[in-house]
Amino acid sequence: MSTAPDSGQLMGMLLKLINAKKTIEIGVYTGYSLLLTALSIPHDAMQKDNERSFDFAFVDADKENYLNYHERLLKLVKVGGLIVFDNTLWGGTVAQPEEAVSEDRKESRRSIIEFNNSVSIDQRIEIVLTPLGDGLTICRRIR
Ligand SMILES: C[S@@+](CC[C@H](N)C(=O)[O-])C[C@H]1O[C@@H](n2cnc3c(N)ncnc32)[C@H](O)[C@@H]1O
Repeated sequence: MSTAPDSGQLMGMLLKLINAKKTIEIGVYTGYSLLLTALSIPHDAMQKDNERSFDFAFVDADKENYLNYHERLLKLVKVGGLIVFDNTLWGGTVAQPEEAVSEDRKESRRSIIEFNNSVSIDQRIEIVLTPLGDGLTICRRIR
């Protein structure tokens, strides 16, 4: 499923606010979030691959790897840059008891809860979990 339109609007605004030029996305699918990113950054944005050079990263892939993506992206995104994760409310199931959740959602729900707990105490970032779409967590790298 593609990223929700309200989440996309916020992403576009964030990209413009931080004047993002170099971005990376994990989990492309329909290309909706990738296209809105491309339309929100300058046309002459430079592509140069080195560590700590990205302004913005967006993650919307396998939930079981969110913490792995977080660690990898902290090496790629510069201080002051943003790492944004989609689906961090996982259909609201993160706030429900496990027995109330359908079997097919349980594994990802556990991963998202572990991710949410981990980033909430991560001293390298500041975060906000916005209840837009399916939950959008914005992490700002501070060290
Ligand atoms: C929910 S969709 C992304 C939707 C996208 N944000 C959009 O707006 O259309 C998830 C995507 O993550 C990809 N994906 C899943 N596991 C992945 C992995 N290990 N590495 C890279 N991409 C992965 C899937 O193939 C799929 O394209």
